[in-house]
Amino acid sequence: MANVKVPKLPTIRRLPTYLYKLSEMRKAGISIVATPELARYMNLGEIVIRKDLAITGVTGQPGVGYKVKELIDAIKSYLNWDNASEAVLVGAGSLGSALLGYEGFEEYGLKIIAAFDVNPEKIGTEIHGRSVFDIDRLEELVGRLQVRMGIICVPATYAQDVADAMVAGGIKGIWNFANVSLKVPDDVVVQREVIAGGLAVLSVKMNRKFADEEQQE
Ligand SMILES: NC(=O)c1ccc[n+]([C@@H]2O[C@H](COP(=O)([O-])OP(=O)(O)OC[C@H]3O[C@@H](n4cnc5c(N)ncnc54)[C@H](O)[C@@H]3O)[C@@H](O)[C@H]2O)c1
Repeated sequence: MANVKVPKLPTIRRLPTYLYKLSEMRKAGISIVATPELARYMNLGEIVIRKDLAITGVTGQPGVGYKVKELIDAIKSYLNWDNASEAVLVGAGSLGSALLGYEGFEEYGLKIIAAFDVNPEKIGTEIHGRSVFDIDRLEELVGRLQVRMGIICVPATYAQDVADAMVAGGIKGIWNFANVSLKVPDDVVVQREVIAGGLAVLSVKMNRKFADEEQQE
């Protein structure tokens, strides 16, 4: 797979958090948000907030702020989340079931339409309203339904086989939770997700904070 370079990754990673806050405000009937309020929520400086949001093409009105709906639309459009992408999930175990149960993904432009597994006890059942199909049907169903995104939640040993079947079915983007690097053709993009990455940052921040406090004592 060619390494796809994306500028402003930290900003992109923060956009869902802005989106969450803005969606809550919209639900509460709030139509304008001031930069200092976003800065407090994000725990960032106002300059960072303005720079982050400028990536979407929207600039706030000085002294007034941003129009909530306009900003939501601009963020969704920038992330290509304005039309939900359909996805399939493979590996309906602990993690896979939790992802299937998270209703918030649709707000983020992701609609998981089916799950696949090898376990006969799971095949033919429904998990959070999504049918679980036999993994042997992955390639055929993905091709027929023209799904372009796949989520891998199987043990690492099986992840490459699953990725190969996804690619054969026409999947172009893989959100890979199995902790293994996948080989895919150049026209397929893989995002490897490690939740413990956030935990690592937390641990380092805690170490630094408490080391600083000890030095000050
Ligand atoms: N990236 C992260 O932060 C993170 C966090 C948790 C788990 N994980 C990873 O996610 C994966 C799943 O973890 P889990 O705790 O849900 O495990 P689990 O054992 O609960 O679930 C795995 C599921 O995959 C199914 N499966 C196994 N082989 C398969 C195959 N060839 N095709 C289809 N389905 C198959 C099993 O039947 C089971 O339902 C593991 O690779 C784990 O390391 C990653």
